[in-house]
Amino acid sequence: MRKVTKGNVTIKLWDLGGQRRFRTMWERYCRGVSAILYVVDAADRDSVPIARSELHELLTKPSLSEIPLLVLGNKIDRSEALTKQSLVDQLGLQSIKDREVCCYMISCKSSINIDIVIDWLIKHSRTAK
Ligand SMILES: Nc1nc2c(ncn2[C@@H]2O[C@H](COP(=O)(O)OP(=O)(O)OP(=O)(O)O)[C@@H](O)[C@H]2O)c(=O)[nH]1
Repeated sequence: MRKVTKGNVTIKLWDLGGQRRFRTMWERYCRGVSAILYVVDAADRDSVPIARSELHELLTKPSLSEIPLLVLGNKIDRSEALTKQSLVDQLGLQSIKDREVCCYMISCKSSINIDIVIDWLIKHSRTAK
């Protein structure tokens, strides 16, 4: 677990492994959270169909209903990265109707759009409710 503090808000983050053997744990860790962040490698186009099916499978869990979802398309510093529209389309985000869904394109490496991610998290933190 990691903590990020901005102003008087402290956010607790659990970084879950993306590899296949960790995916069965996702639901357990997501129960009761204020928001789910789903980070996709936007430059690895071949992995997007799997990311799509795993995301939609996760969202079928009744325990996770209505938890807001923030999808992050990472690695936009790379020329092969998908556009936001392509990522939204290929992940089928428009079909998610049972919760708030947002998507940002980011680069952890180049620190692009990290500030708006933090702002989104603060807005969706428990204390903000
Ligand atoms: N070009 C680029 N590389 C990145 C960026 N963010 C992470 N990486 C690289 O991507 C690789 C994987 O990063 P990790 O943080 O281990 O990925 P992860 O998604 O946490 O891995 P798992 O949780 O095990 O699936 C590392 O080599 C990072 O340096 C980015 O924004 N741009």
